[in-house]
Amino acid sequence: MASLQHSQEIKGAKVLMVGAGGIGCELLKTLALSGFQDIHINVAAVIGVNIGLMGINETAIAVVSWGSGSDGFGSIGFKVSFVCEMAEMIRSVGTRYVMIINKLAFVMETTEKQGDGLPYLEVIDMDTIEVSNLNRQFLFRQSHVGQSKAKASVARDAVLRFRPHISITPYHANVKDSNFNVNFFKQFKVVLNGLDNLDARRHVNRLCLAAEVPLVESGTTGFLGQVTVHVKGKTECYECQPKPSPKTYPVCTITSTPSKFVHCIVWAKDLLFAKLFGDKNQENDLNVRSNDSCSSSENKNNVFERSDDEDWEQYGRRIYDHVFGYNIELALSDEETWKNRTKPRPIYSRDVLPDKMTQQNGNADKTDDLSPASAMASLGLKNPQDIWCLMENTRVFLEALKLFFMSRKKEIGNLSFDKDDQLAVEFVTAAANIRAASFNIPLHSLFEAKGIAGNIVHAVATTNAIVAGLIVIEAIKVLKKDGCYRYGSIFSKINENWFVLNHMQHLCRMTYCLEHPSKKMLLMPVEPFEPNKSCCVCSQTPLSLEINTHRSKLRDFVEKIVKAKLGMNSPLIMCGLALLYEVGDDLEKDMIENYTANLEKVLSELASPVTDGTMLTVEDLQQEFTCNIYIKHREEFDEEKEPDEMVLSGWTQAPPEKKDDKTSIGNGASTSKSLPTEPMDAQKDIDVKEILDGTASPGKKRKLPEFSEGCSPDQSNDADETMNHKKIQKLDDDDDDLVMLDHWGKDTSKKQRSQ
Ligand SMILES: Nc1ncnc2c1ncn2[C@@H]1O[C@H](COP(=O)(O)OP(=O)(O)OP(=O)(O)O)[C@@H](O)[C@H]1O
Ligand SMILES: [Zn+2]
Repeated sequence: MASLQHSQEIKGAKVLMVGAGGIGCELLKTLALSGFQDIHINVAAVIGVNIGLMGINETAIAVVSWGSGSDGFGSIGFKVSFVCEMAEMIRSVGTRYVMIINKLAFVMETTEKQGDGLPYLEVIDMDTIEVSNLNRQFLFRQSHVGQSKAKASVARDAVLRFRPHISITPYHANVKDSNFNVNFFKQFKVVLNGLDNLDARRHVNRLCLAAEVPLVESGTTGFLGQVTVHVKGKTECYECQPKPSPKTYPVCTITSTPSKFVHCIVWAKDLLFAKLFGDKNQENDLNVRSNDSCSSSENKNNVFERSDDEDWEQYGRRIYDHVFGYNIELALSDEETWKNRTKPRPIYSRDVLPDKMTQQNGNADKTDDLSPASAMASLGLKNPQDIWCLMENTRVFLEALKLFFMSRKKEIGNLSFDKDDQLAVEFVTAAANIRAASFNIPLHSLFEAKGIAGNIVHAVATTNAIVAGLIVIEAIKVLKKDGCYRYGSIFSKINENWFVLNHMQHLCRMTYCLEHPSKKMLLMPVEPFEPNKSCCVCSQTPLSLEINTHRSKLRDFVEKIVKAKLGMNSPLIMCGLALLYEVGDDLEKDMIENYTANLEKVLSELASPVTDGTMLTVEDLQQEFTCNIYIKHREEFDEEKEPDEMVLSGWTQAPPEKKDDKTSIGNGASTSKSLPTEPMDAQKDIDVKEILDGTASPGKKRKLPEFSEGCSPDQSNDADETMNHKKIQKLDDDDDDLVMLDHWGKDTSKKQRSQ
């Protein structure tokens, strides 16, 4: 076993962890147990720790949970393995865990002295513990669920029970709060991210750059995960490469020609659910169809309004018949559309569920007021994994609609789909299935539909554990940057299929996992990329913005560019020396009035006009991030492709790809280095050489479906492809590709509200 002594560089290192969720909990546990020892803090140890702590056996691998987990924003994803491979691994090396756990236990005993070189950990997390966290965030228990205690402090208390002398300072806060400024970040030797959204990741990246503190970034999505290291001036920053665009679908695919279940889900939640239960005044593409209505029996403006003489049952059936029957008939009348497509069939409620069966449809009136309304409960449907038949979907649809209006009346008009809202999920599942039946698309269970609707990739505890182990390995290397690289390589063979490969003689690396254990490797270190010279965040390269300066207001610029695209929190905008806009707590009243008035002015009509050729300076004081934007006036924009009427360029453009370099990877595309066809420096290491004998290329990059624009069929992408296990396996069967992840748009509003 390697030395039990802390090296000089690591002794008492002050470490900041951001996020105490899936990865964060594993990380805290690993850091606390290892005390940053340069021993076998590797995958085996981490998994062993997991299993040991939990007292769970090989079924640990079955810990696949609800919850979106982390989103893979850490840049690029890679496949770790499948359940069976992992289960096999755990079975075959079970006893070694005990050994490793024993080693760790031994380490714990010998180093268990206050302040004896253990790292000082500070943990920031803004969330409280939810039931859905329990199956993979092992520091939390049922009793912790609720709003009273925050994740960071519960995690701390749990760790202190088995590591009493370690110093952990928890913060129940948003890392974007102003007190976590550059000075705060400067106290740390390394920052470790266990976050789940792009916004927070970008923010931390900027603060780390400004404070010149190395950042170890990570992400997992199901069986995929990655760890990357970002050191100012030496490696690329988290934002050096563009991130994939959010998944969208052409409007006409959703409203008229769905071909996949995900299209039906999007229709059900973003159109029908929004129309019935959301803001009535909002533009909604369901109107495209509904307003075409010329049926004499239907008042075309009021299709979705209930008339006074209708009961909820009648109302529900009328909506049903309108959207699944009448609208489909209307669509069928456009013969051109169906020339090369399978025609949908109109579905009317009476054909599926005769009127006389209505009375049997649920017992909403008898529902216990204290329990949250559930159509499944009132219909006696128990298993969320069952695929309901058309009649059951119809019953759920009508029952859920009735329950919304009867027991959640106050919320009607303000609702938007929430994956944690059982009744909403029931309604959307049923509606999507009825539409799917109409379009000859296979139906799905509520469990699957919830996954697709909520953009959920089932989190795998073991992937988090592996990634946490890799974070610690990288953090050790970062901390030892001035020391001698005396480790050589650490190589652990876990079993025939599983290997952990690590080269400690390099400062830091990105680590990838390969999908198949072919060539005896699953985890693979890769030399980090150099900073992207055109990155506006770490290289301060100016950007250019095409915008109609006679039409766009300063507000549009602030919302769509400064906040959404540049991720600034507290922006300050200058045109030459004139201050156009500023955010801050200490502003005087007349300044606030002036800025508010400016927001409503079109750019060219500001006191300091912003016109073609103007250079704007945008600054975020908290992030210490400044960016110059060169304005180019443009008259017209493509409505479909450029709906914002603004085109920002310069930074998000990936550098030109080398012609002969098809394997480049990174946060979307490589800046300077490509994924090597062999692990770095394999030949330098004897252990590695032995194992790598015959190692082949780790595989080429799999390009994910592009951002979907326009209206031609089959342009939509496969959001659902990664959402369920069946589909994951389908991908896996293909080859040894690396797979890039793109999980955008994780809704953080829930978290912000819970503060
Ligand atoms: N701006 C932020 N400041 C502090 N903590 C944040 C911020 N954004 C996200 N986090 C934290 O990062 C953690 C991410 O953990 P994880 O990916 O496991 O998600 P989760 O919210 O715990 O579970 P799930 O979303 O899967 O239900 C969460 O605990 C979340 O509170
Ligand atoms: Zn950068």
